[in-house]
Formats: sequence, structure tokens, C-alpha cells
Amino acid sequence: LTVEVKENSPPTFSGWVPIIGHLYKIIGGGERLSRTLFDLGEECERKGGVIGFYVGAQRHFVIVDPEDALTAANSSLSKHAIFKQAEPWLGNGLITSGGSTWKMHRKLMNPAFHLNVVLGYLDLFNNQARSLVENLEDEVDKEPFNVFQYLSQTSLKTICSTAFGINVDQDSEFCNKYIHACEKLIGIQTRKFQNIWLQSDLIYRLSGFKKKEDELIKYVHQLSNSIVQRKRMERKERHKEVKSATKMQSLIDLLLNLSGDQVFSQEDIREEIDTVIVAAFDTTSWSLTYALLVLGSMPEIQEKVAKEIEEVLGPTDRNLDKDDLQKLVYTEAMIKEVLRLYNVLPAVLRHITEKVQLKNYTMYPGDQCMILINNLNRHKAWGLDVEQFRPERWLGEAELPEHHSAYFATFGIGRRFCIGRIFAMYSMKTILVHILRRYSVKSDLAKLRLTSDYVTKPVSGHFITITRRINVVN
Ligand code: HEM
Repeated sequence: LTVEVKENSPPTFSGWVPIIGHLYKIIGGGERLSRTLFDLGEECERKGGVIGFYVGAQRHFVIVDPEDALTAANSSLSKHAIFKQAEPWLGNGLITSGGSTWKMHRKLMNPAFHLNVVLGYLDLFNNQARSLVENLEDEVDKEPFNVFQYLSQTSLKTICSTAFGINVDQDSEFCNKYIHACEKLIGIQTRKFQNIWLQSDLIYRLSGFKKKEDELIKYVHQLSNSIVQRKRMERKERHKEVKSATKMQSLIDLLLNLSGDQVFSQEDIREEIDTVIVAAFDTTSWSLTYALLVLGSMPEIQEKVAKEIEEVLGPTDRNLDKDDLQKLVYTEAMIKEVLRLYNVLPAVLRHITEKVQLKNYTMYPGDQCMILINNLNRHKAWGLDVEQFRPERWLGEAELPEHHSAYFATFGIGRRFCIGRIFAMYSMKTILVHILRRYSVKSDLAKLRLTSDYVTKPVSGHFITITRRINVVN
């Protein structure tokens, strides 16, 4: 009835009890999970950067030490047990797979996320941003509203029209239901992980969760199936095998070409589409929501961004191009600072398959590992003002911590870092510029309360108001 002490074990998180370990600290809903993640991070920092957290007898290494985090992320590429819950939905897509499948798929899919491919989507980013700004007209000078509802539609339509080449602009109702279904699925699967009795097939069925989950999965698979069908038909009509050996093909063309070569099965393609869609739209739209919340509460920063936009784009309503994106340095710094302080994914989670030597401790096969992004992003190496929202820190190398890849973990760290990072940055920048060119935003960040459904999201305090800017061209 004691913790099994393996060689080189880290200190144990407080509150361990026999048999269940710390399990009782995660049972419940999202706010409970959020609280525990926060406590884990705090205690881990106090105890030197690595601690042990036990879900029953299952040991988790909780890591906030940047050097150990990088070692762990690079030497353990298999995903944590929580991702098992998502397999009926995402199968063996990039997020859930490990080992040789992940290695092969990642290598083959990398070219579709290359900078030049993303730059080729700029017109589509602009189109989606324009249509968002038009839709936001309904909210001008009105009561506070939930901007996530608009941003999630835009982010979903953006990923569909770019990486998958299909236009779902007219299907707003389907998009709404799709977004809602993904949110529900992530919620159900996180609760299943937290509340261990739900992991019994019998109880899961009896609780009604299984039926709900099956219905939701059937619904979301409609989109990936229809993407494959539509694209296959299009290609047939055009007699066009986009056999380009170049790096410039969209993800759907790349996947369909690989299926023609028998490298990817029909199932593999569907799983990768489902994976990329949810990985892209949910993270991006919450990050944009946080950006607007921050700007709405910090008028001086909002005005600096607006001024830069006017200087770079001039008094026109034109689309942003590649050069504009490069010139918008303060806007980019502001987005990075939002991502640093309001990271949407709380942790990088891994399953340990081989012995891994950290600085002072050893992880063994069968252990799980939880690298806390929030704590890395707020490491003392950022300086005394680490908690302060200060975009200027991104404007010169001198202000950034040395080796800052491990201190900025919002997109993950090590070899499994986010494949869509460039896509995310460019699409978010385009959307924010279009919004801020036309509107001023107001919000009250002090009221923000967060929860964790694996994705960190607000439960309250996230509504904004908008007014039209004076002296803007459009
Ligand atoms: C602000 C937006 C985003 C954030 C904060 C974010 C964050 C992350 C994080 C933390 C990981 C996990 C890394 C790990 O497990 O080590 C990840 C993985 C991934 N992301 Fe993103 N992401 C964002 C946007 C996107 C976009 C736009 C796409 C696609 C266009 C995308 C596709 C993926 C995929 C497919 C993976 C799995 C990669 C792998 O394991 O090889 N993400 N992302």
C-alpha cells in the first residue's frame, strides 16, 4: 500500500493515498482538472522541476524543468493513455498514433505544411477573414457576445477550403453542429479518462455515454468522408492525378496521391483528415478568442497593433500579402505573447516505452509523462515580469530566454511539435488584421474563468463588444 519506489524516483505529489494514489484529485469535471493541473505545476516547480503523480498505481512523471522536458519529449514519441479514448474518432491519425505509423505519416505529411504551401493559401485566409468581418457587423454596438462562435466557424471553413480544397461556406448549420459535436466528443473523452469507472465498457454503455459518443462520431465522420468523395470525383472529372513530386501540393492532394501509390489506405486518409481538422480549428479559434480578450482589456496594446496595421497596409481595404505579414512584427509579437500566456493545450502527454534518463531521475517503460506547457511558458528564465503581458519581449533576441524552444511550448516541444504551426500563425495574423482594421474591441479579462476539457477554455468572462473604428477605410 505504498508507492512502489523505483530507482531514481522523483518526489511524490502531495496527497497520495493507498491504492488510488492521486486519482481522487482528477475525478469530476473540467474545473477540477484545471485546478489539479495548476497545483501540480506549482508543486513541481517547488520540488525542483519533476514530481510523481499516481493515477492508481500508474505513475506519471510531471515535468516543468525545460531541459528534462526536452529530453522527455524527444525520447518518448508514443502517446499517453488518454489518447486511446480518441481512437474510435481519430483512429491512427497523427495526434493519436505512435511508433512507426506516426514516423512514416509525419514524414510523408510534412511537405503539405511547408511555408510555401501555406503562403499559397493567403488569398483563402483573406477571403475567410473578410466574410468573418462581414458577419461581425451584426454585433456592432450591441451587448457583449461570444466571439468564439464566429471564430470557430471561420477556422473550420479556413482549414476545409485550404488543406482540403472544399468550400463549406454555405453550410453554416452543418459547421455549427460539427463544431458542437467535436466539443462534446473532447468533453466526453476527457471525462472518461478522469472518471475511471467510465473506462469499464459495461458502465460506459449503461451510462449512455457510449451511445452519445457513437452518434457524435458518426456525425463528424460525415465531413471527412464527404471531403474524400468530393475530391476523388473532382480528380476523376479532371482526369488529373496531381502527381507532383514538388512540395507544393495541398494536404488532400498529397493524401490521395499516396493512396494511389497504396501507401495510405482509405481509412488512413479519413483519420488524418479528422485529425487535422480538429487540431486546426479548435486550437486556432480559442487562441484568437484569447487574443481579442487580451486586446479588449488592454487598449494601449490594441491601439499599437491598429497603428501598425494602418502603417503597413495604408488607407486601403486590400488583402494582406506575404510582405505585409512579414512587416507586421508587433502584431506577430502580440500573438506570440497571447500564445505564451493563454496556451490552449495544457500539456504534452507521452507514454514511456524505453528507459529515459532525466537529469536526476529515470523514467521506465510503462510510466506516463506529462510536460506542463503553462509552467514552461512562465519559467523564471523569462524574467521578473514573466506574468506580464508584454509583446515587446518578442521583438529582440536579447529579451528571449536562451534556447527558448523549450520555454515556449504552446506548439509542443521536440520532434512531435505542432505540424500546423506556420499555418496557425499566418491564418491567425490575417484574421486579426481584418478584424482590427474595422473594429475596436472591448472585454474584461479580469472576469475570465477557465476550465479544462483537455483544451483549456473559458467558462465565463469571455464575451466581447465591438464598435466600428473611426477613420478606417472599409
Ligand atoms: C494556435 C494554434 C495551435 C496550437 C496552440 C497547437 C498546439 C499543438 C500542440 C501542443 C501539439 C502537440 C505536440 C505534442 O504532442 O508533442 C500539436 C500537435 C499537432 N497539431 Fe497543432 N496547434 C495549433 C494549430 C494547428 C493547426 C492550424 C494545425 C493544422 C493545420 C495543427 C495540426 C496539428 C497536428 C496534426 C498535430 C499532431 C502532430 C504530431 O504528433 O506529429 N495544429 N499542436
